Amino acid sequence: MRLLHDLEHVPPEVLGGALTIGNFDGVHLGHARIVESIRRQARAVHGPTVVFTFDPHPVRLLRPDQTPPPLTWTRRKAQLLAQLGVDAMIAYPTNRALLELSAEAFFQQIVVDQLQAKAMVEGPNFYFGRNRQGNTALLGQLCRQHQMALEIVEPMQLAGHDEIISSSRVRQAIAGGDVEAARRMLTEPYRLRGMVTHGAGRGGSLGFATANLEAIDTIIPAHGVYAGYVVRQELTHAAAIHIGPNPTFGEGQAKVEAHLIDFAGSLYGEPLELAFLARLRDVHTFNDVQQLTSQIHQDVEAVKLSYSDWLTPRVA
Ligand SMILES: Cc1cc2nc3c(=O)[nH]c(=O)nc-3n(C[C@H](O)[C@H](O)[C@H](O)COP(=O)(O)O)c2cc1C
Ligand SMILES: Nc1ncnc2c1ncn2[C@@H]1O[C@H](COP(=O)(O)OP(=O)(O)O)[C@@H](O)[C@H]1O
Repeated sequence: MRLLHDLEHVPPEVLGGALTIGNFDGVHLGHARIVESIRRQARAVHGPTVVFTFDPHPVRLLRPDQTPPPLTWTRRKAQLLAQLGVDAMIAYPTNRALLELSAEAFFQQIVVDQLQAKAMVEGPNFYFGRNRQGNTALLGQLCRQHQMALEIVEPMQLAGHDEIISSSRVRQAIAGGDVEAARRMLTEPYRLRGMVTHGAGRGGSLGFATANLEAIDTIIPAHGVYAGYVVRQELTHAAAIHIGPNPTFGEGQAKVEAHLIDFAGSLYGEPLELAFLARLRDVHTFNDVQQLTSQIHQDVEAVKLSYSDWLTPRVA
């Protein structure tokens, strides 16, 4: 997979392919359906499968105060798309000049001149150009003029639900702590990343050292205790995750902490990724430390179950 940050020197293997334009935040099952279609179109035109995204999302430039944190950072998005078989992702640095282009000019410059796309795939609610003036009807006309195929893919619904899968629905689920619902919509369990910093220095003496994360740049699940895993140096470790304050110790400041099961060693200063499999419980104020540690022992057992469940289909 090639990850490009501009369209100045597009390598020849990225030209002449099947293209989709969108934000692809989170990479959910609706995105996966679009990718399936572009892969089919790419085979038909004997070209690459190309995803064009804006980095950051245009709303971040236009209405910064109304922008929720994203679900994915750029490299993670590229990694998830690569797993679906995408050949190239363009993370185009969003700028005013680009957002000011008319729909026709955007199509001509980006789609025709710079990427030389031969086919396109979008969802029915795709808009492009200044003030979102271009819709799929206009896109259809422009594609016909350039002898390009256009496929409009119906949005994906979860089995038994009317609502369509969308990045904002996934964000809501995570913000509300329902990481399992997020998991059903995403192509992989939700992950955040951060740097390991110093906490109160208490975890080790409780028997549960926790890596405390800071500088998290995507959405943080609601306060609670979760089953998940840590990704460190490309390996996964089952982890009991605590998000919120430490009321048992009278500490009100919310933290994101992970205890890596069956791991010992220093993690300070390292970047870690935390993946969320299931929500276990709310944060409680325990009467004493012994009650807290016996509850954490139970949490760890629940994490082991979730983690081995998650591992099983991968081994098979
Ligand atoms: C799985 C797990 C569950 C936890 N649950 C609670 C809880 O319900 N209430 C609480 O006060 N602290 C809870 N904690 C947080 C501990 O209080 C915290 O990890 C400990 O005080 C160490 O803090 P430190 O890393 O800043 O040293 C939990 C920690 C873990 C790893
Ligand atoms: N199994 C483990 N899970 C998490 N951190 C661990 C583990 N083993 C050792 N560590 C190290 O211990 C540190 C946490 O210890 P802790 O006593 O909780 O201190 P702090 O309050 O600074 O987080 C982590 O940042 C990491 O460097």
